[in-house]
Amino acid sequence: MDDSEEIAPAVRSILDAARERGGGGDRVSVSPRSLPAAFEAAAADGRTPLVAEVKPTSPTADGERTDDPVELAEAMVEGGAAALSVLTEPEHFGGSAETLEAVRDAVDVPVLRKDFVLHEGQLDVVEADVILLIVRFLEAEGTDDLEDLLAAARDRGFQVLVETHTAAEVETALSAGAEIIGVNNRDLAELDVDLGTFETVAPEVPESVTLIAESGIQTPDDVARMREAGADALLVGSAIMDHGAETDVTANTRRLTNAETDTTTPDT
Ligand SMILES: O=C(O)c1ccccc1NCC(=O)[C@H](O)[C@H](O)COP(=O)(O)O
Repeated sequence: MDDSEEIAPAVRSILDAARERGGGGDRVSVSPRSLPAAFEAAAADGRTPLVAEVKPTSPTADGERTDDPVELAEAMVEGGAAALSVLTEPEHFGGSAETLEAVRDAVDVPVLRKDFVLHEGQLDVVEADVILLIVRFLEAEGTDDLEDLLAAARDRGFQVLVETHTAAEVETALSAGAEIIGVNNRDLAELDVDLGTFETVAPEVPESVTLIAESGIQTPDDVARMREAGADALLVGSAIMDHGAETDVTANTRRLTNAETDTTTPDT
């Protein structure tokens, strides 16, 4: 994504805010909880490996959930989530580093810091088990190079989820040495969601890489579709947070983690 590319105003605003956010203070050093091991443990237990996202709101959400994020996180783990994702972006997603810290203290599963990291200093904000780097955003002018950021994150102990949306971005991620790749079904230029994106892009990812299908997964049928297309795990926010209706987060999570074993749940 170079600066001349057409992108949704909300995403332009997210990028501008990320550019202005400074780094943290002291260099972070983390002993991470293994994400691939958490996925394997979930699968061995008969649960679909799922990263459930604590996402109070977003540019595409129907409203905002104001319940205690730690209680939401605990409810997701009770529903069988193998790992959690916590938004730390404050302006468009209602997140914070303090929320992530409190969630990570309260649970024993790996926690992904979901934010828009553009340069090395922004790694030094809070300890997390996994950090997100978005290939598309790191192609913008004035950002650090993906390969350099990946190395800087690993030096601090983070596992790194490298997010892609196209086959070309997967190629970039692999060349940079990514071992965990996400394919985002949400197009960050238009903000529309198409599960066909994962089906198209997944074959480009080698077996040795941990592959995560991200965004737009709503129903047990969607879970089955992404798993059939090769997802080792799924990242789900909106369908679990259910911003408009504020339904039971444990039940919303369980409906997806049980998708491949539960033949009684209607697909609604
Ligand atoms: O979710 C948004 O509205 C959004 C808007 C602009 C940039 C990024 C956005 N989301 C980031 C994500 O990657 C999702 O939160 C995550 O994949 C979960 O997606 P979903 O299950 O569709 O909430």
